[in-house]
Amino acid sequence: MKLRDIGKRYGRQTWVLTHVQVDLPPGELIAFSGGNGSGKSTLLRIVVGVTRPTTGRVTDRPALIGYVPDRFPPDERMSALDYLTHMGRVSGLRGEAAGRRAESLLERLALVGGADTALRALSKGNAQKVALAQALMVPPQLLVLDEPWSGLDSSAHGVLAEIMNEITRAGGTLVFTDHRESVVRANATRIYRVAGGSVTLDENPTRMTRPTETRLVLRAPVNEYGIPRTADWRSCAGVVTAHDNGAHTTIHVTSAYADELILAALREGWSMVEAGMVHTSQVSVHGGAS
Ligand SMILES: Nc1ncnc2c1ncn2[C@@H]1O[C@H](COP(=O)(O)OP(=O)(O)OP(=O)(O)O)[C@@H](O)[C@H]1O
Repeated sequence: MKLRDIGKRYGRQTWVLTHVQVDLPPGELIAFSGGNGSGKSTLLRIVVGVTRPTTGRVTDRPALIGYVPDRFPPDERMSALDYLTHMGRVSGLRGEAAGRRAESLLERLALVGGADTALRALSKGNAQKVALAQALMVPPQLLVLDEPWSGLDSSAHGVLAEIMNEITRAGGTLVFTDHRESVVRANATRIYRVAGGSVTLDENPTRMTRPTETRLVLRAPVNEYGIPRTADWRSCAGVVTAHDNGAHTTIHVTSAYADELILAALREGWSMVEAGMVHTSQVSVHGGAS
């Protein structure tokens, strides 16, 4: 997908964006990084197609798009589950399949308070989870996330990282915004800087390929009967996968979170057997949550 010579002004106000040239290739995680009011959300809305650019054109926009906007949810009495089921049906799923998909996504994202909570009663983090689930009801070819980490707790960070990876591994395109440089550098394979109405490609992103993961092999501490302890690694920030073979636990963690995880593991008495970088090539979300 490409944005060519895009300009945007709201009414007769000053131009928010001018002469924007952006490439959004499949398989990449693309960040728009910039300060408040720089035009990131405007750019995402143009990418998704809910805002029309004043000048320029968007080409090769995929048909299946998931979008998590900066403001959600609607002030509705409808429950999270009913809303998602409705959204799934709007996207072409049958009622029963939509309900199942909604339930499994909410379970995966650990919506605390339950699927029957009214949208308007959701906390900020839980509203963000419903917004994310809404965008995944049908596995998208293009997933667009406006500040997706805002309000999420650390366990949901891990699930979000997992979902982002699954989308791009399946050949989808992922576009997100965040104002924190560390988050952008840890997650993006391509970074566009948005400032003063211009959008420029950062020629030196830290991650030249897909999001790097670190593979850790840990040995559990044993109790007084020699029985190894267990831990819920998948709920830790940045953890993509965790497998326990009895003797060792192998964890894939988004590299930005690896130091934090290692420190926590050592503090809890786990021993490090092995650590190394992986460039991921397995796992699939597509249908994984259905
Ligand atoms: N619907 C609108 N009507 C008029 N002006 C708007 C509209 N939406 C955005 N703007 C203006 O466009 C500019 C860019 O806003 P935008 O929300 O795209 O920036 P942003 O980079 O996402 O900001 P933030 O990081 O604060 O969310 C701002 O000056 C904003 O006031």
